[in-house]
Amino acid sequence: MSRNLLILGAAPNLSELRNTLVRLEDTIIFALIERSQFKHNNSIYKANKMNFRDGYTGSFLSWFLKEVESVHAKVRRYQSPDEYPFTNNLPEPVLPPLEYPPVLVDPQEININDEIFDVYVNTVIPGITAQGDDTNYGSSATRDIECLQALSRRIHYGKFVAESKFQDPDCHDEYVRLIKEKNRDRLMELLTNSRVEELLLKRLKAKALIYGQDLSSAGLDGNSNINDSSQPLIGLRSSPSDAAEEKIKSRVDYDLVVSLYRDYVIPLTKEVEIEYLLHRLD
Ligand SMILES: C=C(O[C@@H]1C=C(C(=O)O)C=C[C@H]1O)C(=O)O
Repeated sequence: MSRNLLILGAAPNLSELRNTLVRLEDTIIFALIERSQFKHNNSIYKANKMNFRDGYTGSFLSWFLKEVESVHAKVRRYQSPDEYPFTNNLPEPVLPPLEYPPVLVDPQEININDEIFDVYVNTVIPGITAQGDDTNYGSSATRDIECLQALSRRIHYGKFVAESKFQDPDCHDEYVRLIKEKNRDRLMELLTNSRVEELLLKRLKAKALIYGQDLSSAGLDGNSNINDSSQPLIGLRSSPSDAAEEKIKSRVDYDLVVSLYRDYVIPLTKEVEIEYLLHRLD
């Protein structure tokens, strides 16, 4: 078998990978809804705002992330090829290593979590939270970490998608040629599937509208007078009309969720795909 097809494991199935990305949409939307319960609490993102006994001078969120990822590293979370930490110099696992099927060829161990963190703190948080400080620092940071971990997993899944495309017999030779030429632009064209992206953004808006609905307006929240049978239970809107969208009091700004994916999640995923491919033949 030629080196170019030096395949360590079976080609990841692109359709199955895309289904995983669809499921991660739900995880990300619900994580954003959970974080949006709390105010911006801007101080948790600023360095030197909290006095840490260990002399740490970073932000509260960075400190909390370091603590959480240190524990997760000890139970070998980051030995999994689909998990990437935000923190450097984590402790070694206390558990013996697991043997994962060698699917990826990732000599650079690509990790763009610094970019993801910056986008999340500087763009996403101001967009999904009300201004102000409600002192819920631990709760806010807990939700932030859930959002960051879900976004990181989703974006770094680009490695598996890129490997699947690289192994596609119909495109393999073209990928090898473009990688050897280091032709980023043509690689981007070849790996881009505009139809998938278009459908994703439409699906995302529908999900954000439905998941984010405040059902009290439909008499379906936990406080509704369930003994009042005269009130018809209004079914969950499955495909709200444009007119209805203005009326749905959404717990999450669906335009922000769509723009998050359009302007950041998809481009960052393709950045991972490109970087992975450019080093695939190292
Ligand atoms: C993930 C893929 O690669 C690219 C990135 C996409 C994304 O981030 O959602 C969608 C389509 C492609 O342009 C894919 O082909 O499914």
